[in-house]
Amino acid sequence: MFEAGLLANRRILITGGGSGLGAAMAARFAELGASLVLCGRRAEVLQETAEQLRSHGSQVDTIVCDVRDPQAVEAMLDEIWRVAPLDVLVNNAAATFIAQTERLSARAADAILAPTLHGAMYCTLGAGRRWIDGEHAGVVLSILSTSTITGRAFTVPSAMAKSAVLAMTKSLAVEWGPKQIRLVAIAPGAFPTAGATAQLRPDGRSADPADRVPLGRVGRHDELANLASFLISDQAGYITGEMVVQDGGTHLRGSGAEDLLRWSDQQWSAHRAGRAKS
Ligand SMILES: CCCCCCC/C=C/C(=O)SCCNC(=O)CCNC(=O)[C@H](O)C(C)(C)COP(=O)(O)OP(=O)(O)OC[C@H]1O[C@@H](n2cnc3c(N)ncnc32)[C@H](O)[C@@H]1OP(=O)(O)O
Ligand SMILES: NC(=O)C1=CN([C@@H]2O[C@H](COP(=O)(O)OP(=O)(O)OC[C@H]3O[C@@H](n4cnc5c(N)ncnc54)[C@H](OP(=O)(O)O)[C@@H]3O)[C@@H](O)[C@H]2O)C=CC1
Repeated sequence: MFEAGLLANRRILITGGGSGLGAAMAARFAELGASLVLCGRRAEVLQETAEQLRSHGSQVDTIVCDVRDPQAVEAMLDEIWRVAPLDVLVNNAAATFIAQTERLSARAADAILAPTLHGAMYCTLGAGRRWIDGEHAGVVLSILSTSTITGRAFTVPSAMAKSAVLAMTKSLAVEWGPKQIRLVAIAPGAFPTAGATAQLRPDGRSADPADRVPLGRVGRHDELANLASFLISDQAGYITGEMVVQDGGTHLRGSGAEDLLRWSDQQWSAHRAGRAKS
């Protein structure tokens, strides 16, 4: 689909790159010639993904970093820049769970806002500051959600955080455009991953998420990875401040939370009691 070497000589940081969509993007970027840095909280998850990629000859480094911690993010970026500047930052790490919003504690709200909003902001500010100081061009790709368009009941902190990162994308496209820094985003629909399924698809919801998709199927990870590859490449060099929706038309039917409006308080309490851990 792409010319070989589309991402050659690109150094790319993917937050949450050890699993799910982050790992899928890592694999595709590596195939296209990029060198990668993957970060996340779990060293063993990062190592396993990195070893798989290295077995195909890719250049991959891993750094354990909790993006909720601004000092940890700065230390990670210092470590990266000591070797060479990044060319691309992918804000992919995020967290969510379904819950009745009026029952969220402040700690629960922060559990979602901290990685999804603050983490993306710390990474973007840190990379952007270094690009500007070094007069280096850069690209920030953020993985968002169609909740930025529809809103979404029962995942309100996630919808708030993703919408805020979209606002950052549009705002910094203007502020940092003259410094040759592009900011772009993808709003995926349903792309099943272990993390998303554990948090969003407990027993009691429709078994097949494809039921709601006008195109009749969920997304394939390679489809998202290919879109991401295009958006961070020079082929998309005149695109900034934009979010591309990739959801098979799903958000045009609704937010995806409509079934949860029919859950009883008892169902919510049972879900809360047995909540998914990942
Ligand atoms: C068309 C469909 C499109 C769908 C698009 C969806 C868009 C977004 C998708 C995604 O983001 S998918 C990625 C999902 N992956 C992850 O979430 C991975 C990262 N996850 C985590 O780090 C953790 O799982 C978590 C989300 C932070 C929760 O971890 P944990 O349960 O261990 O939290 P704690 O730190 O123990 O608790 C914090 C706080 O939160 C309260 N809480 C936890 N779960 C719930 C719940 N289900 N309902 C209400 N409250 C919950 C917990 O009780 C703590 O609060 P306090 O009790 O201390 O007040
Ligand atoms: N899959 C889907 O259908 C959809 C996904 N998305 C978005 O796609 C992105 C990837 O999601 P997906 O792959 O499904 O889910 P995963 O749960 O697999 O990915 C989340 C990744 O983020 C990392 N992460 C979480 N918290 C932190 C933290 N505090 N610091 C550093 N890393 C962290 C996790 O690693 P670790 O736990 O080791 O830290 C994990 O690798 C997210 O932004 C999500 O919101 C959006 C719409 C739909």
